[in-house]
Amino acid sequence: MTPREQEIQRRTELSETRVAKAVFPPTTNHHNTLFGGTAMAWMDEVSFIAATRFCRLPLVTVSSDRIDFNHPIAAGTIVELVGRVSAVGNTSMKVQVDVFVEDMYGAGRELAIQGAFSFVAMGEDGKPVAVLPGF
Ligand SMILES: CC(=O)SCCNC(=O)CCNC(=O)[C@H](O)C(C)(C)COP(=O)(O)OP(=O)(O)OC[C@H]1O[C@@H](n2cnc3c(N)ncnc32)[C@H](O)[C@@H]1OP(=O)(O)O
Repeated sequence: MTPREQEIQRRTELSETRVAKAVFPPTTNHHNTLFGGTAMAWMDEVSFIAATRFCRLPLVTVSSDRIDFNHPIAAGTIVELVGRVSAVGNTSMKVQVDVFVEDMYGAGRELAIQGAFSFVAMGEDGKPVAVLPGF
């Protein structure tokens, strides 16, 4: 493993980001499930935090990959979002986000939504800069 690969592995572990949310009425839709747009906003934020923790540089979102909504997320459940860096380029990186749903009063946990977001590190001049300078 090269020093760069080792550093990527180290930072990937350190930057993994988990956020739990209760699915309460302000976030639900007319089906009484979590509104998809709210889920996407939560995913964007979690992926942004993971990417920022990874490189500790100012970032902008440059793209999102397809987002699969595999299971509805009912009101009154708990969701956990897990963001983890999945690819590192020169000035960009991609973060995979998995959203799990669990019942409040029972065991069990299902993968409900998956997606990925890409970010670019920006220098003070507004141009892309290396996410791992020195590696
Ligand atoms: C946190 C927020 O809310 S930010 C707000 C929303 N985001 C924004 O406003 C960003 C607007 N977009 C931009 O400013 C520009 O597209 C930039 C600066 C991000 C990229 O500009 P570009 O001219 O494409 O830069 P450039 O060609 O040098 O590419 C930079 C990196 O981005 C990657 N990239 C560019 N476009 C994409 C894309 N659509 N998807 C994935 N990666 C991309 C490139 O592959 C390159 O990666 P690498 O250095 O790891 O090989």
